[in-house]
Amino acid sequence: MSTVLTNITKSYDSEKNVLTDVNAEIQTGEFFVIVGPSGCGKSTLLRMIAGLTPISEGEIRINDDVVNDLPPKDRNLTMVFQSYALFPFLSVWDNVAFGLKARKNTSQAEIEERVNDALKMVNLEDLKERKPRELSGGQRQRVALARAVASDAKICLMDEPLSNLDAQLRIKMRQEIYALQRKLGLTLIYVTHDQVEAMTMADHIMVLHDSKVQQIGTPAEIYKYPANEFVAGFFGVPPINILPAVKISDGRLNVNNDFEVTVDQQVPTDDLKVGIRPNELMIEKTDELHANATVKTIEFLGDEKIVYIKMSNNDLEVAAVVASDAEFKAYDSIKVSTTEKVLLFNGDGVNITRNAEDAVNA
Ligand SMILES: Nc1ncnc2c1ncn2[C@@H]1O[C@H](COP(=O)(O)OP(=O)(O)OP(=O)(O)O)[C@@H](O)[C@H]1O
Repeated sequence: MSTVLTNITKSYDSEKNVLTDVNAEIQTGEFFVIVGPSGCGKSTLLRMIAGLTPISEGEIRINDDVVNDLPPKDRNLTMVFQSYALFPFLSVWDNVAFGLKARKNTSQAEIEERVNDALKMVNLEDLKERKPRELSGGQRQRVALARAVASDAKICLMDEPLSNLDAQLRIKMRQEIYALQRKLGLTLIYVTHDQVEAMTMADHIMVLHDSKVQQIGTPAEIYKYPANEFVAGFFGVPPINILPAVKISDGRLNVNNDFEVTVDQQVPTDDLKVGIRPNELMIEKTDELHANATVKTIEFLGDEKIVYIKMSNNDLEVAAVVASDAEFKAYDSIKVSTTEKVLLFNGDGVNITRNAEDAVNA
């Protein structure tokens, strides 16, 4: 039981593909997140799974049936949109019941039971008589969720369902959606541009960019073994530092013409880049003579500080995360170095760190 995408390609006009050769297998009961920057084709892919947008090439199978030509209503799925898509003139209860009533093959008693259960699950029993305009954004979002829950569809598609909410409510709703998905064993395919949402909720993440799938993996795989420079840079705040490097000998690199690092592998001679996560970049105050960088600005985050740094020899900017009691201030002369936990990328941005390839292709 799964949703299988095979060589899905989409172009709206003949000029350029919005998506090229997308392949994925989404297991029943998993939380699958599609993530990528604005315009990369996330919504298009979701709408193709839903049957709202035709695919140009390829095949979509749901539980072994090719659904390419099936209309949305026959695909046994529900959708939750960013805009909630609630009927303004219907009560909360009727909004949740709408899909069930439209199907006509559900008895009144069953509709009542499902709707009441769904409203209980999202804590909206007390507000069931209200109209959508009498609800907060979070409550409206919960009505949309209740509708998906009540429908009993096996697959639920969500397109940026939390993007209209303020930061605190977003975190709360994130936890609620996650809990509901687990409790109901829903197959949830969830689109977001927010890497934190992807990391915190997904069983598997698909990263889209440049009309192609960059990587599919668990959150840990994607973070530890990013397939390429793009994926490495997309996850993590502040983003990973990417610096040019030159081979000194096998196992030894000079980074940014500034400092050296030992790596446990053979490396190509040219066109190398090193990726250093901000918590692996080491900085210490020094006198001007021994400095290779200058502190630009500092952001205080409570337990930690982010120190933004300008490298002296080429003005590249990097970031380091340090303990909040570490004493750095703007214009300090510092020496930058790194732990050995670095990622290596070739000239094409492909991750060539030892073990990365196995992990990425696993
Ligand atoms: N109906 C359409 N006709 C023509 N082009 C379209 C249509 N819908 C989307 N596009 C284009 O296809 C590309 C992908 O759009 P899509 O909405 O799938 O991206 P997205 O990743 O969901 O973006 P966002 O995060 O901004 O919502 C964009 O360049 C968009 O302009």
